[in-house]
Amino acid sequence: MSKIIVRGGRPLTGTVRVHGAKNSVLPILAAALLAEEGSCVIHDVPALDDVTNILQVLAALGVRAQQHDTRVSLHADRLASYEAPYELVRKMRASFLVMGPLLARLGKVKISLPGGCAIGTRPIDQHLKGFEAMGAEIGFGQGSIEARVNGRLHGARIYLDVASVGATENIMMAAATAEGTTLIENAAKEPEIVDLANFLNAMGAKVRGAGTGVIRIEGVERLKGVVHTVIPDRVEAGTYMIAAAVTGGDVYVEGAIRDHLGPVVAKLEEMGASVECDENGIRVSAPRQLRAVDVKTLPYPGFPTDMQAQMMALLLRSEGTSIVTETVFENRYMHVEELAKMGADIKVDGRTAIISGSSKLVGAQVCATDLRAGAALICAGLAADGVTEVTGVHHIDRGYMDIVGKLAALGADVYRAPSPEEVLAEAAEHAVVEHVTVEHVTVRRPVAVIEVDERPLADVAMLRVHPTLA
Ligand SMILES: CC(=O)N[C@H]1[C@@H](OP(=O)(O)OP(=O)(O)OC[C@H]2O[C@@H](n3ccc(=O)[nH]c3=O)[C@H](O)[C@@H]2O)O[C@H](CO)[C@@H](O)[C@@H]1O
Ligand SMILES: C=C(OP(=O)(O)O)C(=O)O
Repeated sequence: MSKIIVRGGRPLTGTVRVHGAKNSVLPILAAALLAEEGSCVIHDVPALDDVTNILQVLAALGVRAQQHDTRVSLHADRLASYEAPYELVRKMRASFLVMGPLLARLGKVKISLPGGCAIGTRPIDQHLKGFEAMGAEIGFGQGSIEARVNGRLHGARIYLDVASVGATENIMMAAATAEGTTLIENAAKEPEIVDLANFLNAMGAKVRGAGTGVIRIEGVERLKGVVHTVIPDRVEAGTYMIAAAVTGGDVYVEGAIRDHLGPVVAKLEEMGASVECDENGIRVSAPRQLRAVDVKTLPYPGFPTDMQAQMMALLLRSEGTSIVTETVFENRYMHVEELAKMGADIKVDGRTAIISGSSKLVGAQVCATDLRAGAALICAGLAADGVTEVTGVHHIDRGYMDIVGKLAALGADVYRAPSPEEVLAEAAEHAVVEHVTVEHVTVRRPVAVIEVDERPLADVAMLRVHPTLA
């Protein structure tokens, strides 16, 4: 397992650029399944494990994709399968977003129940309710769902019991080529919904009202491929804004959009940070001591649940007591126990957490239990005395592209200690063999000692590497 090692105490300064939004790019890549002709070219696609995962799901369905840096081209004119493989879908919640497009395109879909961050039960009843209202028949069996429709899906009026982001997106995609008009009431209003609607409209769909509580989709016959640039990631931007504030630093977050970050900006200002916004980004600078504030997570445009953990790390550095209320997910306080290992004084009672500010944070060995918990632990580590070692880095890799490189460029004392497996893979790829004996192969870049058990170097992936590597 690799680790992120942070030595706290350095104020961050400089400029950091945010990547395309994870939560936009995932539904947009799924929507590319709807393009019956032409190719979709998506720009600013971040190199994230979640992106790799959804591209693998699409490949299994027959989509041909090519990736060059942050540009991805997808050809979905011929689909090969209606089954989204279990081992891929279980890794990530957003892979469930292929259900709507597959139903619309092929009239049938088989998909397993989705996995993802352990932050609550995360049912999918609202997605299914929408598809049923549009004429799909849904069956369950052994952890998977099979849905079919005779002919085309038809338009329907669908009221969501909760303003679910994923259900709004899945239904919007299914409705894009349905017969007739679909109304989604109590729709989610997140900027990522608007980005998806813009993408679908460019493909030829007729989606109106995205970003409001009522979305109207007039179904069209066919959609075609288009070129689209994904919006910047507001959660990544917010994370660097918090990282700046928690270290008493001064950071310009290039690409951050003020309108997408209203509650984060408001709370930072209430705490006493200085926030300057222009059309290209947001600059945050903060004094060492900030004021305590209360925070309640809500669907957009409320305070984002995806920023709650990072905000909590910042509140630990404020003067006074803060109350955080998590209303979106019922189990999103897993980071509290880890922060406590660093000296945090936080009491959780149901959905409420009481945070004593001015906690003296000290470095510790902690584990990222989910994506944003990982970001919060890094933020806390930047402010702590001594060294913090964060494990569970695979969660962080789902949503932050090169977080270590970006923080280091801002002056943080941070690095990633690779796992023995990663060192081995790197060694196998780049190694120049210096010396081989029966017991040891010594290689350069990086220097590694590999146990050989008399096997040839070509079998290197089978061998064990000692973790104490230079
Ligand atoms: C890939 C992506 O975009 N992920 C985001 C998306 O997740 P996701 O789309 O999964 O989140 P939802 O908006 O669907 O979930 C919000 C709430 O609705 C509940 N619910 C959801 C669907 C359903 O059918 N029934 C139901 O009860 C959930 O349990 C949760 O309590 O929005 C969340 C809320 O802003 C963010 O934290 C995630 O980062
Ligand atoms: C919870 C998150 O993602 P997902 O819905 O993909 O699990 C997140 O981005 O914080």
